[in-house]
Amino acid sequence: MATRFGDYQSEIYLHGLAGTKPPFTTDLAALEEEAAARLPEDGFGYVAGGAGSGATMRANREAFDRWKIVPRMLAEATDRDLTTTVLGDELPAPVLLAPIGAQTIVHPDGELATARAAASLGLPMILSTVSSHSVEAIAEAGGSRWFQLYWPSDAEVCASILGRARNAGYTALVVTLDTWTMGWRPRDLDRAYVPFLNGEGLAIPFSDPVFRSRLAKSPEEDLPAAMLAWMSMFTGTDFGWHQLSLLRELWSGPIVLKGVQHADDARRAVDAGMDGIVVSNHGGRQVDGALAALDALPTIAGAVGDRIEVLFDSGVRTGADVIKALALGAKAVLYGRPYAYGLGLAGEDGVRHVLRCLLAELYITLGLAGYRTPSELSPSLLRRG
Ligand SMILES: Cc1cc2nc3c(=O)[nH]c(=O)nc-3n(C[C@H](O)[C@H](O)[C@H](O)COP(=O)(O)O)c2cc1C
Ligand SMILES: CCCCCCC(=O)C(=O)O
Repeated sequence: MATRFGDYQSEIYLHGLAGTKPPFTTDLAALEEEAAARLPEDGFGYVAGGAGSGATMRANREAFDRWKIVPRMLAEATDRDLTTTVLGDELPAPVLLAPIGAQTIVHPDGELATARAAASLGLPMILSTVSSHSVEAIAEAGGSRWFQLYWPSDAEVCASILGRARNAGYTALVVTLDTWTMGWRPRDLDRAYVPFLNGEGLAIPFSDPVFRSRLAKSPEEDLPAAMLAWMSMFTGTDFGWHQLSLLRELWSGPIVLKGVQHADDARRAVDAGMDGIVVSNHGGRQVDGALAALDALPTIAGAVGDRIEVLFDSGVRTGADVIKALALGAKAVLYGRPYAYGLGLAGEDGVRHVLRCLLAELYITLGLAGYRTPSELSPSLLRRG
């Protein structure tokens, strides 16, 4: 049954009558400012930062701002339904939670809080390989879950982690291709800060029997050595397209490639028998000067048609942004930094508040633009302006 996400608006107004305000802003475009003022510098800086001068991070937003929605009137859009089927999963809305690593840097509950909030709304969470909690611990939070792979160079460690994810009920695998080494990130470099050096984001390998078998001493006995062992293998640096078949042998469910920015790479994903792609530049955290992800989307969507599921991230902030990405060819979006800010500001409730704001804004804006369902959206509803 379709969910009336717009109800969050009336709920907030009614609570207001009783003297209660939302936990923090409902203006998702302004959330980063509130997080900047209230979160510790290291955690906030790591989440907010981008590669190099930040040009691509800014371009991601500017690309959304260049597209304008042209609303239609008397379109009988009262009765909306955001339900969307992605890779066989029926989602209540075309939104998934993007993989974000080491979430305890912004809140002690980290990914556990995120998983609970996502589950309470029925949205799939994509758990990062560099998570602060194990695949099994997150599975206990319930809800629909996908697993994001940073593809280890040690094939047996890779097989072990994927086996655990599969046994713990993760349905789809998202293989991130754009981050086989960390981009040049001045905001972190200036503070000589990266979460993993503080031991955060290492729960999955540290709880993995095969990874542990590679160590002379356990992580509990010699943390620096265990960290270094993981750093040296956690993304292989010389994989090629032909090796995707290795992952296919290890994973029987759908496989999605994340970080596709060129139509030829999207076609190669189809040829390699992949089930989906995420058009993404990793939120501008990898190649400074790379094109805005939204600008890459229409060409890529056109190149692959319906041969593969096209998902999108990088720069999505508001409900209107979701509409624009869907109109330009995405089936669904991955939502990133904003929920991490919500987590930092108010834990599980903060993530839920951010997601409910996004879904309510999407639901309301879709109707006011004159549309009932995501499948009705096409480029014709947008103008460059
Ligand atoms: C703090 C942080 C950590 C991230 N960690 C991962 C990760 O572990 N795996 C991954 O595939 N993407 C990771 N990403 C990228 C996101 O999945 C997503 O592509 C990006 O946040 C989209 O940009 P946006 O948040 O500006 O919309 C991370 C992003 C941020 C901000
Ligand atoms: C080798 C790069 C590790 C990055 C891990 C987290 C991430 O994806 C991000 O910070 O962005």
